[in-house]
Amino acid sequence: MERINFDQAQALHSVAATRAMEAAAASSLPAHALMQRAGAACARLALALAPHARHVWIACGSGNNGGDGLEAAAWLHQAGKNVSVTWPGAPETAPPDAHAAWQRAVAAGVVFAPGPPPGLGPHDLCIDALLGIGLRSQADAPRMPPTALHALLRQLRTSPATLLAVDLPSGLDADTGQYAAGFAPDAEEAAASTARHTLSLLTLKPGLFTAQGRDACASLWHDDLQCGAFAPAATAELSGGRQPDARKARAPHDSHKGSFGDVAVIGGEGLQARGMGMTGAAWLAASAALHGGAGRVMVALLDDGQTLAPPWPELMLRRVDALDWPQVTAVCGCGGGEAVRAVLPTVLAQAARLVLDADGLNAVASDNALAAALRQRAHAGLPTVLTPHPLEAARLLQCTAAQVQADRLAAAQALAERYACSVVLKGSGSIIATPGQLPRINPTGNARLATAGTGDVLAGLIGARLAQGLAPHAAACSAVLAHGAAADHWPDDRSLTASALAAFLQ
Ligand SMILES: NC(=O)C1=CN([C@@H]2O[C@H](COP(=O)(O)OP(=O)(O)OC[C@H]3O[C@@H](n4cnc5c(N)ncnc54)[C@H](O)[C@@H]3O)[C@@H](O)[C@H]2O)[C@@H](O)CC1
Ligand SMILES: [K+]
Repeated sequence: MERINFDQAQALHSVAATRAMEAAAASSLPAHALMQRAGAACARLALALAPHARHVWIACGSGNNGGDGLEAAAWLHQAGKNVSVTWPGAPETAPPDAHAAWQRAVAAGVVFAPGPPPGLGPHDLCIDALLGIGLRSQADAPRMPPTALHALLRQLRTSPATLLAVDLPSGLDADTGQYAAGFAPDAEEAAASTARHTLSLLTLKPGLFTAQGRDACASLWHDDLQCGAFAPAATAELSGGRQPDARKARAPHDSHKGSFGDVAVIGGEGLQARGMGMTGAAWLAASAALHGGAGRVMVALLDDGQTLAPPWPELMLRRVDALDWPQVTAVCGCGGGEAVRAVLPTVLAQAARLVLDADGLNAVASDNALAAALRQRAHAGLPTVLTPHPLEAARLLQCTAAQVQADRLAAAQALAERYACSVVLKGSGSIIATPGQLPRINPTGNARLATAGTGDVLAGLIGARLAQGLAPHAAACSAVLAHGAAADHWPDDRSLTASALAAFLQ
């Protein structure tokens, strides 16, 4: 068993891949062995998390997730714990493994009760074994009446005792990280200060790391039930570990500023165009590119030459028509407003490498010719990274932001395929997708990044990584990881602003 620290690369497996692994492992093991291992792992972690628990209450569902809970109950009872189980399932309808687990729990003398024991306190432990990877939409006529299941889930979530979820927090979709309808915690449940842990069994699932998954699983553990050899090919991977550092890798002693590449930030609509000055976004992207290690950073503002001097002397002002396209990595769109449309045909056709952000993406979404020009870049061998947030992704895919969020991995991959380029779908557990590559989920970052301008900073940093010579997928993964890590290491006594974040990057 390992504790997941969110700083190591990990292989992730979908429900289908996990089922395949389960079937392969089960066929070479004695009957019920996998579930016994799952229950034992759960009991071991339970004893470690709540060694002084006076009571352990286990809420079990009617499927095999409930079976894991029943197995854990037998183990914990044998370890001398005061265990009670609530199991609204029935032996005659339980799947075979869960039925065998129920028999073991009964034989061990486990107490069955309709609800939690009275007086559960912070030293005690609750185990959520209601639903695992068998979660279906309500329409699939579940065996347990949803109201009973929801009532148990509410008692688990609002109890003062430590909460351990078996395999998944119940109601969370293992593939997408979204709660099924009716299962998201309400305000009171979300505000409960219970310590929460999740023990993922056999595999780590993508949904634990993106969308609502990160908040849902809280502290995460993994046990492969000694079946690692049966793991199929990964569905996705978690970014982590050492990322390629283009600057160190490429830097001979006689490096000069040209060795690290030129970034040109194109954006920042001027105040006079529509009464909304957005040059700050371009400066933020430029600052991030500079601090991220680009050799030279140029800024082409879309402000009709109103700005005469950059805010930092390291930055160079350029007109769009004076950029040396074969040399530059363009970061285009930050604060670009409507003005970016006029320059996009040139940028899309000529920029040697491109990060397209914000208003650049909105322009492509609403203009077929620009969309075709974007696709054409791949045919011309010109690398591109798109950096949409969910609403921008929805515009590009002609769907709603809710549909994007409902399956972030699929949405990012669809965008990457549609435009034949790399895509960073921002949000909790940012997804990086590139045609022909395993999608990545980024584990770093936190709610502090939900402030104006941090997206511009990310675009600039990806630009720096591209300019340093990394391929688009690697550049995007490295920059997203570093951007989130900067927020994770942010001093508690300092508020995070985008300009301070840009200066904090490496
Ligand atoms: N079979 C085995 O050998 C193993 C099973 N494992 C456990 O088994 C789990 C998967 O078991 P199952 O496939 O039985 O699935 P689950 O136990 O996750 O869920 C299936 C049950 O939940 C009900 N249900 C599904 N969606 C519902 C909804 N929206 N509302 C109300 N009820 C709903 C179904 O009617 C069914 O009774 C894993 O998550 C894991 O915990 C692991 O122990 C690994 C080994
Ligand atoms: K569960």
